[in-house]
Amino acid sequence: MSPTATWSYPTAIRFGAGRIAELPAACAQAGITRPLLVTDRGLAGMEITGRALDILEAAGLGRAVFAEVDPNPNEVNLAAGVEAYRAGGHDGVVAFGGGSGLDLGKMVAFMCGQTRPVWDFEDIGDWWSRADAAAIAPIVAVPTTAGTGSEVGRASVITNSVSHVKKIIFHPKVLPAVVIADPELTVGMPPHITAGTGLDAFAHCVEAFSSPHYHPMSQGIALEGMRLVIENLPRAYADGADLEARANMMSAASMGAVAFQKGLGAIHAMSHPVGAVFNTHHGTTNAVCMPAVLDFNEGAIRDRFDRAAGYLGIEGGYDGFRGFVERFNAELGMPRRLSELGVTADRIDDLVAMALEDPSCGGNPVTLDAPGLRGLFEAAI
Ligand SMILES: NC(=O)c1ccc[n+]([C@@H]2O[C@H](COP(=O)([O-])OP(=O)(O)OC[C@H]3O[C@@H](n4cnc5c(N)ncnc54)[C@H](O)[C@@H]3O)[C@@H](O)[C@H]2O)c1
Ligand SMILES: [Fe+2]
Repeated sequence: MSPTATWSYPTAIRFGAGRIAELPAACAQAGITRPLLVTDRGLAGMEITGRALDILEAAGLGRAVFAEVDPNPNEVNLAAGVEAYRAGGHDGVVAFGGGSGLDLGKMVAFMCGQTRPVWDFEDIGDWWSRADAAAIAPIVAVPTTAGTGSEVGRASVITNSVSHVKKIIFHPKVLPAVVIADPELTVGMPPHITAGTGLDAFAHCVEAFSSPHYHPMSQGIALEGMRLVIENLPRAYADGADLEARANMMSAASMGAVAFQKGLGAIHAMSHPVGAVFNTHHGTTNAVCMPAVLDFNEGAIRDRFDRAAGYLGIEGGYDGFRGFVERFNAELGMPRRLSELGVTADRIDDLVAMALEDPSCGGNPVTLDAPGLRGLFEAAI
């Protein structure tokens, strides 16, 4: 059975199968009367997107859509989206998609009223306080994958198409006003995307749980998020129409993103440069990096995973968990090495330099330096 609930943590979430029908009500709740639906190129032609546009149109909200969004979206996509938003006289964004559509939709809402370049708002200080927060358009977020949790996050990941660096753009008001989390929208995801996105949620939970920062609420959420992924991702992978597994994965994705307010770590510090340079899928890249990062962090995380393993139904404490991760990746069709995703060792110097600059470095339980990161990339490639 697929559960239904209405939550307001961390933002208003209308959760449950079929609740995409409430899109007009969600727009009204957010104060949007002329929405621009932002999604990626692939989703633009899919039935679920047509369904969402039909629902908007039937409610008199039009069916305006912007879909020039690439996987790992960049500032060129963003500029075109802002232009479409302004030209259409819109007053809010429906961010619709996986992390790519959600992140770019959130950034269109953010940038439509700004005069400064988007790169000024990177998550490395308090630059965001200079933004004219009142100019940020309201956002309704509708995830169609269960992975990034971007629907409950205040950041977007945008790739700089010139420098090939992934930048995390942060502003507190980029948190969507309303989320529709409808697991039916994820039923058509093919198994390899189900696995890759689901393992992004898993990586968020594992890294948040490993991070040394004090945040017991996130710790609890991360632990339960891991359990939901372990028990439901193989089911969703094997049978995409298993709505209960899809619903639990959708919860786990949002939980991962709430949990990583506590911090991310080396998995994401590695995965961001790899994705930016080689255009690999984010969650898949994380999954391949995870075993090497667990080994690297072992001394700092052994105790907490000794405790967690029992709750997760894994025997043997940390060692049992470490072995499980490799089997889990294999069961879900993940490659064992980054080279299988097209990553080549000749770029290791660049990857190390970029990883050192990534804000995720700060949450890793073992301090990351250039030799440490080089070793990690050598182990993963
Ligand atoms: N903002 C954040 O906090 C955050 C966190 C993690 C990752 N990210 C970013 O999110 C992006 C990755 O997002 P993703 O993993 O969701 O992948 P994605 O959004 O790039 O989507 C992957 C593919 O799946 C397709 N797709 C999406 N929903 C579908 C559905 N229901 N049925 C069939 N196909 C579907 C898309 O068209 C696309 O081709 C990266 O850019 C990553 O950097 C952001
Ligand atoms: Fe991620």
